[in-house]
Amino acid sequence: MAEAETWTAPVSTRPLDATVRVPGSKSLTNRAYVLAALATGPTLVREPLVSRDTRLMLGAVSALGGGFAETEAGTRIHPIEAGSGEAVVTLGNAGTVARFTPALAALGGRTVRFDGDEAIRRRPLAPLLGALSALGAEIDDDGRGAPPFTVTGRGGLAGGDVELDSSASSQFLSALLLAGPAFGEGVRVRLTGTPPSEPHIEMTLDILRRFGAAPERSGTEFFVPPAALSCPDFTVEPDLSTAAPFVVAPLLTGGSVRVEGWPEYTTQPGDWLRSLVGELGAKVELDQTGLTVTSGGGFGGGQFDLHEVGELTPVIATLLCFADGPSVISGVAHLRGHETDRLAALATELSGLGADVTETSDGLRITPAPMHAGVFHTYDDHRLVMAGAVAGLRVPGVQVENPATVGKTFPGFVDAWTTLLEA
Ligand SMILES: O=C(O)C1=C[C@@H](OP(=O)(O)O)[C@@H](O)[C@H](O)C1
Ligand SMILES: C=C(OP(=O)(O)O)C(=O)O
Repeated sequence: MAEAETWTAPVSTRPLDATVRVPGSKSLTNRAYVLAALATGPTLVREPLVSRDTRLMLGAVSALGGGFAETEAGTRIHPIEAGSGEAVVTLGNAGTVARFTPALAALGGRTVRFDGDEAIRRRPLAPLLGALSALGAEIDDDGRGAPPFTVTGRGGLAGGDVELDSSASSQFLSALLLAGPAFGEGVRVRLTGTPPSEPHIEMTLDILRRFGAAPERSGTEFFVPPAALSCPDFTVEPDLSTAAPFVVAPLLTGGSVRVEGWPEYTTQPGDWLRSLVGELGAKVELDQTGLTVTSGGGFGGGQFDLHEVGELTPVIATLLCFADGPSVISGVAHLRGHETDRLAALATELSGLGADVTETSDGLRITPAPMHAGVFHTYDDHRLVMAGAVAGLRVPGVQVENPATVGKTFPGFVDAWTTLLEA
């Protein structure tokens, strides 16, 4: 087999003084596409992310009987029509597509086959398929609880009460809540485990309200009544998790980075980066036009519970390899079911560059040590490409394997990173 292409991540030679604009939020774009597919009329989604995961979501909307047109103003989504016959939904390795679209198939009239990359077949899904079946969906997964599986749409779902263990992924809960307004009786979900990624759950409730639904929450119980959804015009915020490598960069290089368009109010987990880099000594300024992070010199390690912001772990773990002392990251056992086993991947790759990084039961123990050149394997995980780039800021000769896999959420990442260092 041919060696995958590698990219030698650029080293920073002087303090940064740069401004970046990151693309739209994956989580908001794909939620908007799902709700638009269930809406009563067309939705214009402005400033959407255009990447592998969002193209897969558009493909799913089309396969399920909706339509889309990419225009200069944004993506116009036409709602799903029930239809009949057979269809195929391609999942790639997109958690949002795998978790959010089976309910849409159950609401329609097609027999829909779902499958994707090898990796998505290993990611958790069974609790969601179980809950959808309990709500009346007809799902044939040969008992695997994973792709490939088939959903036979019967033109609607009664909905009602269901118990859900969403501890392996918050996306199970989001999937039921997003489809809830289209169920005959809505949906009432009682959680039996604690989900990670709390901000993503708030994001789901927030965008449902933007589309005219009236979700209710009381602790671990959620109710979404039936509603006619409509939001003719929706603008996607920049992706603050994609912004993570840019936000932490000044802590490693000195100088400052400005991220344009950082929202003053948001449900995105990446907003927590402001308090993280502030705690690590950086100066953080947020105004109506963006966020500026300015280095405060070196920084110490510490204890970081990332349960609510798990998708930031690859970049934060890499940053902490350059701290003045050891760190422990906890609360992220569920990362073993992300694009790859991220705890194993980070321990292997950061240790491969010389740091002392070991897995714990629910995170990583990081002891900084002198780092050296080497190949940084990325396991088809976009956030591992970003982690390799961050390591490369300080370590000459970090060869990031298969950089194109970052196209899951940011196809222009390598160019943007190169421009950052040339500014
Ligand atoms: O709902 C979403 O858009 C997401 C929820 C989180 O999933 P998990 O709760 O499975 O970590 C996050 O990691 C993922 O990148 C996006
Ligand atoms: C976990 C992630 O993605 P997905 O939407 O595929 O779950 C991620 O982007 O870090």
